[in-house]
Amino acid sequence: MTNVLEASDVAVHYGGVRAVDGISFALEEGRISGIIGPNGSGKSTLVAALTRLTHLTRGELSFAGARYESVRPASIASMGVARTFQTVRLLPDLTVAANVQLGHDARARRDRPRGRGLPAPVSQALDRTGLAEMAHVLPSELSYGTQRRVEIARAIVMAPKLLLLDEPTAGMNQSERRDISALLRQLRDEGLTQLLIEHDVQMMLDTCDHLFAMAQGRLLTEGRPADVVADARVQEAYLGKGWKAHAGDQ
Ligand SMILES: Nc1ncnc2c1ncn2[C@@H]1O[C@H](COP(=O)(O)OP(=O)(O)OP(=O)(O)O)[C@@H](O)[C@H]1O
Repeated sequence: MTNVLEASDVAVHYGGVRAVDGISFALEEGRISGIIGPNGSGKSTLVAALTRLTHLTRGELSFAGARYESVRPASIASMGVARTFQTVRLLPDLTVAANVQLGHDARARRDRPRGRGLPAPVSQALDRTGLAEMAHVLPSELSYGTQRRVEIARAIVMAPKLLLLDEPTAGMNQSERRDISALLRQLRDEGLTQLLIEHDVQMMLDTCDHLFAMAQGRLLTEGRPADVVADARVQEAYLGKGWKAHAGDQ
């Protein structure tokens, strides 16, 4: 098995706050890894560290075998890491296809001549995410769940080695969540390695191949999703109520 990303003793301290406090883990190629943990456990800070948006207090990061903890955030995409954000970030005046093309153009060489019609990778990304028939509508005409789908299309058009999804189903109903879960598993089956951050533990059980559980900036345990959520330390971290009390939390 090959590891796409490895983190070793990563810490991010904000003054006296140990948001992430010495985490080591690896993301295996071709699977969906997930991070769960109660509010404030350090998930977002860890993602910011992995994408170089926050300074590491200590630790090492490597991607595809090369160290990258000194790389600028702007270089992350060209390394092969694409991401979606906690809130939808689509350009409202551009069609679905044009929004997805932004991801393509970010990766393509600027001096490449533009042909007519959509570049093949854009059409493929729209097909893979079930958006082909909505290519020419504006985001405002789409449901929230479908807008999220457009963001995923914009990320995968970059042909990333790793797709990082930060709460992709926040604000969605159960049926939209099931759709996104199915899409992520389909992309995994096509070979796309993913790291998923979500509050909805049931969604994580349904979607992930491997889970990491965090609490208070540390990794509590990792392993098969069902084993991780059954772990007494994980149950305890969710204030003793068990994760079901938090299912669907935003
Ligand atoms: N810029 C910052 N300055 C100071 N403290 C911060 C900063 N960012 C995060 N923290 C603190 O670090 C800890 C971890 O926060 P983080 O947002 O990473 O947790 P989280 O698991 O993503 O939480 P949530 O599930 O609510 O999004 C919290 O105590 C938070 O208040």
